[in-house]
Amino acid sequence: MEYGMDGGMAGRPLPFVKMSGTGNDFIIIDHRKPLIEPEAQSAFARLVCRRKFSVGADGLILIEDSEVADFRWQFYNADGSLAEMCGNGARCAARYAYIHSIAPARMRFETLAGIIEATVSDINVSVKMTEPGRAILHRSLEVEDEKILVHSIDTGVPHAVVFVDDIESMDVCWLGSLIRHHPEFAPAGTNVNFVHREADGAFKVRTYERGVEDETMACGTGAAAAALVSAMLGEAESPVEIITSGGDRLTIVFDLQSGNQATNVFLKGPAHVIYKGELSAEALL
Ligand SMILES: N[C@@H](CCC[C@H](N)C(=O)O)C(=O)O
Repeated sequence: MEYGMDGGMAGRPLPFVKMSGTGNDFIIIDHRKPLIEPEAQSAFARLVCRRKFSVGADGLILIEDSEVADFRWQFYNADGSLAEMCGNGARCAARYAYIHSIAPARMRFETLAGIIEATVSDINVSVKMTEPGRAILHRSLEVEDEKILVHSIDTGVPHAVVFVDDIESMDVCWLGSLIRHHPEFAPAGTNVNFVHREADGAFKVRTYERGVEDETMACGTGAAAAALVSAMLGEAESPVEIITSGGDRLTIVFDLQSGNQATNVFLKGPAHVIYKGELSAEALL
């Protein structure tokens, strides 16, 4: 694959950092000096996110210069689709930008969903999410001849929330994919979060992610969707602790106004640097 913008980069190793936000993993590239042609970025994301054949990740993040904030990003899902927002990716990008002196500890960056504010404190990152859309609660969907109660809300990207009893043994990929492709959510589709309240008051969330087309180990916007819907249904109050598929914890802090409008939504949790590397030229063939 030719990725060079200036002809001179093509065929040379391409530096990247692999990061993990509670098991949601990303390849992050400093793209302030553009390296990958815009029309090649989707295919590049598919190539490098492919597990076992390349670095492997849930998404690719390109960090670019911004005229209105500390930086902007391009966020690609593993299938090469562009996503408006990613909560765990935002926490990783913020820590990356801080470590690489691209932004101060309190920063703002541009996403397709709007400006995200983030604060980095050691390995912990808090991001202020964009204002969520209006939730649609109690929608009864027919899935494989059964009625399923589905709630939905946009927390930067679209999310469906389904409360389940047996979260550990359910088939997240089978049911998640059916809801993700349900005509009710066409044409954009939706991420799907299965939620169960644990004995300690925290909520276990397993997410089928659009654009990864699989269960991921965590989803930040999904955790926010689960927390907000739980609060709107009277099942939770801010702050809400979310236990991810990978077993880590995320905290969601928010205000809930009358009429179920959520504001000041913060997603908090760790963002780890896993390793730094260089994509070899042959990795891109
Ligand atoms: N993992 C993310 C969400 C990424 C975008 C999503 N796959 C979509 O296309 O809607 C998160 O942590 O929020």
